[in-house]
Amino acid sequence: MASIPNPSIHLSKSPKPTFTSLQRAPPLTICTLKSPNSDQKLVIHGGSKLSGHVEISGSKNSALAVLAGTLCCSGASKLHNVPDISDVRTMVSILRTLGARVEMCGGEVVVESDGVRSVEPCCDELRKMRAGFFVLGPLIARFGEAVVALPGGCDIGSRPVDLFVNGLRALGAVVELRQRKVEAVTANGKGLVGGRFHLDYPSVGATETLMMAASLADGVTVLSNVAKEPEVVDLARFLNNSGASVEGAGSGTLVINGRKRLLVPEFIVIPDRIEAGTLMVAASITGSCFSMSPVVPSHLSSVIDKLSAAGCKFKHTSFGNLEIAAIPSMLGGNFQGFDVTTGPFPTFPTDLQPQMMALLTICKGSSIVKESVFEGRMNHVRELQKLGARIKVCGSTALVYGKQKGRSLRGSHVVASDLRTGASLVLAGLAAEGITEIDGLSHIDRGYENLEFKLQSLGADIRRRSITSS
Ligand SMILES: CC(=O)N[C@H]1[C@@H](OP(=O)(O)OP(=O)(O)OC[C@H]2O[C@@H](n3ccc(=O)[nH]c3=O)[C@H](O)[C@@H]2O)O[C@H](CO)[C@@H](O)[C@@H]1O
Ligand SMILES: C=C(OP(=O)(O)O)C(=O)O
Repeated sequence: MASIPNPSIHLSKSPKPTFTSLQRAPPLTICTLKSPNSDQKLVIHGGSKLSGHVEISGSKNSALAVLAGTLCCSGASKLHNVPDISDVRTMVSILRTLGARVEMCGGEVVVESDGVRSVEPCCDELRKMRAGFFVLGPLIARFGEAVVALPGGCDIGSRPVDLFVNGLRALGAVVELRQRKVEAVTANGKGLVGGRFHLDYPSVGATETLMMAASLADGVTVLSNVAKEPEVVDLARFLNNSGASVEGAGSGTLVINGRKRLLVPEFIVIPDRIEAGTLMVAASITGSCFSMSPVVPSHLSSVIDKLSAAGCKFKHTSFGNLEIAAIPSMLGGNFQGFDVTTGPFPTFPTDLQPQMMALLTICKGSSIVKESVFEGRMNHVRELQKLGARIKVCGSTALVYGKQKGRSLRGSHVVASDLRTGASLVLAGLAAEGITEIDGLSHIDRGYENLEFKLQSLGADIRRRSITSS
């Protein structure tokens, strides 16, 4: 890799801008280096009631896509409300190995990608998560070539990349898969050209990758059947702030007018709806009442609808501040079970399915959970069963038998094999009788910023311990 020019990048000491749609400043986090988590476990003494207030971090999936998007921009992009999670650190490492200069501290990240000289990100980093693959779009658009290894990410299904490949071909790239790497070049070394592409499925990652690529293509691109997730809308907002022309974000069709270059934006990442949803389930499963902010309720309407129907009460106490009261005694016992089918936004998010299943194990009556996004997202079932849950799985559908008279979840030793399985087990542990020990924290740390501290601050008895110390 060629040497990197050295424009100094400084994190400004000026006050952070407000998150426009919420009119409040994002939380300030302290710059910390976490200790390795492979030899750690979470120990939860279940049964505590939760109360108080909790801050929601910036969205993992939005921050990761926007970090990839900084490769489209000249100059220094300044991002706020970026969560301090291991996936973000992996993405920062990917950008650095490409030649970008990145500084991160306290939720602020500054990326300056003018010095990027490599078009092949580090395979080891790519294997740690899914979003690293999204750099394929900016790299091919900006440099006319890219070599990107197939990504990792949660082991929840086959997760092919055909839509990325075919979409880039529709923009004029020649794309081949060789030795588990996607190799893309543009014809005659020229850039991408605008084109039309219909996604067979509204894939979030493919939509984001193609949106970034098309923003630097020559001419107009029309992408149909695209993902409508809030994180896709956030990436479009980032690109438009940088001078791109992306129209239609949040609808099923994107019209993108390519630009020669995009310039240094300053940007605030949206709050993490999956973290907020996880904490809503924490309130429900412990029969508690607490508030959280910032939350964008429209990002969570399918979740709020389900929990409301089960008996939870939601109140907006101030702008961006949401209170959840989940006190089953008001309903004469436990919450009523309900069915869940996951799907693309605005349908119920797959990233909250395992957490919701934990709640359903203590609800009244049986519930059916259909996982329609990822064919293999049932890893949590076996671990929930170890805690005493009664669940039967057939393919991607689970029948969850609710709480039986006199039987509740009971603490045990369980393992998080993916991110949301980990969250589901934490929630089940909060409700279980006795002690739950959870291994596999590296998965939880990929996507939750300080989850145990946030739960502790609400009154949960949850501690991170070294495995060797027990
Ligand atoms: C980093 C990131 O943002 N991750 C999120 C993103 O993952 P990700 O972008 O991987 O999810 P997709 O929306 O692409 O996947 C949805 C479905 O589309 C399929 N598919 C996808 C691409 C492709 O080329 N071909 C294909 O068949 C997948 O196998 C899956 O069955 O959206 C998911 C769905 O909301 C979330 O669970 C993840 O948290
Ligand atoms: C599936 C997830 O992440 P990834 O796409 O990075 O595997 C998730 O956040 O639940």
